[in-house]
Amino acid sequence: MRIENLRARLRELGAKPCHEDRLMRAWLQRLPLDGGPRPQEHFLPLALRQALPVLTAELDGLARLRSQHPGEDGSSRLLVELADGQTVESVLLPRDGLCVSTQVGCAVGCVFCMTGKDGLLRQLASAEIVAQVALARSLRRVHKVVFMGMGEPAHNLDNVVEAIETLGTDGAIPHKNLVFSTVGDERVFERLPQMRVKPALALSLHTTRAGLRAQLLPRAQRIQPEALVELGEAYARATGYPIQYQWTLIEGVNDSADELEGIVRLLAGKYAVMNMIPFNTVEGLDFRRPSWEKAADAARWLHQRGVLTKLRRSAGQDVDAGCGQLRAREIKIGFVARERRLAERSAQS
Ligand SMILES: C[S@@+](CC[C@H](N)C(=O)[O-])C[C@H]1O[C@@H](n2cnc3c(N)ncnc32)[C@H](O)[C@@H]1O
Ligand code: SF4
Repeated sequence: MRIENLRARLRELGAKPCHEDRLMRAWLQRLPLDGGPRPQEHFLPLALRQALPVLTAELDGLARLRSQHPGEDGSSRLLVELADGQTVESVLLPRDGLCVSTQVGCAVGCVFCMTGKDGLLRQLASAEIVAQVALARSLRRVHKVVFMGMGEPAHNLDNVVEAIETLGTDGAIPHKNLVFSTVGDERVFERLPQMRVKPALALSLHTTRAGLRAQLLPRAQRIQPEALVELGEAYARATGYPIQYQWTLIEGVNDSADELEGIVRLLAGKYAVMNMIPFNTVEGLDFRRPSWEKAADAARWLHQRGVLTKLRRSAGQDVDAGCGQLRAREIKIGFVARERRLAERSAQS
């Protein structure tokens, strides 16, 4: 369901803009509809009031909690079931953050990412994206939303833009606390500056070498790293807050002295923060995670040369932290259980 379709339905039931806003705020901020100065029977049109139970059930069904996996660091990974039975992951992050998914699967196919392994299965509609926030708020306070779960937001731009504008208004999330994470795409740099609610931007760079980037991110748009940084810098200057660069640090792949010098060449003096995240092991992939000490040395070296660098752990390190792993594990368990049932049945017959 697109948010614009939901709003059109409310209007068909007689909602005026003030009714629409009140219902959207009640859904996304989990406010009681009876909580305001005017009870709903004095406020909402009758047709709308009568349709509310069906509407509420439909909204609740957009994103349901299938399972929750708390980590030792205060984060908690959520496996979320969509109305058609597909699943995506959201992560409750420490300090009131939430990481949401924008697609089931992903077409970019980054070689180190579990989500990209099976390609794109389907887009999430804008209402399904914001429903992850409504669901998370039923569990905990949410004051920041990062679009860093499953999927590439640039490949589902209309829905992600609609979700951001809704969260930044009816969802009461400050615009700098909405973080659009992308491998980079020209459409993003055209669209984001025009948005009513301008999110912060995270660019997944991973290497300063165009050839290696094409290997690591096979179906990302081919933009030279220098050009990507220029586009990022222009957005940072226009919006007045820094770009976050994401660097999944993989031993022997993008942790060489050459790469670190490349980062200094590209980012020293830029309005930017470099987030280094040691690779999370993904079953079936041969990549190695560098030691924490080596990663900390790299971060310190960059910092001393004018690149503001933060070394970060993925949230929920102890619970399938790599994005897409929880979903993949659940699918594998379901597959093994189904195979076992079939084997038992054929043994009985
Ligand atoms: C899952 S992506 C979603 C947002 C968008 N598609 C992107 O790539 O920026 C968010 C971040 O997770 C990182 N990531 C994916 N797989 C990872 C892994 N196995 N270990 C560490 N980080 C990983 C990506 O590099 C990216 O920076
Ligand atoms: S890292 Fe991001 S772009 Fe790459 S496959 Fe995973 S979700 Fe897609």
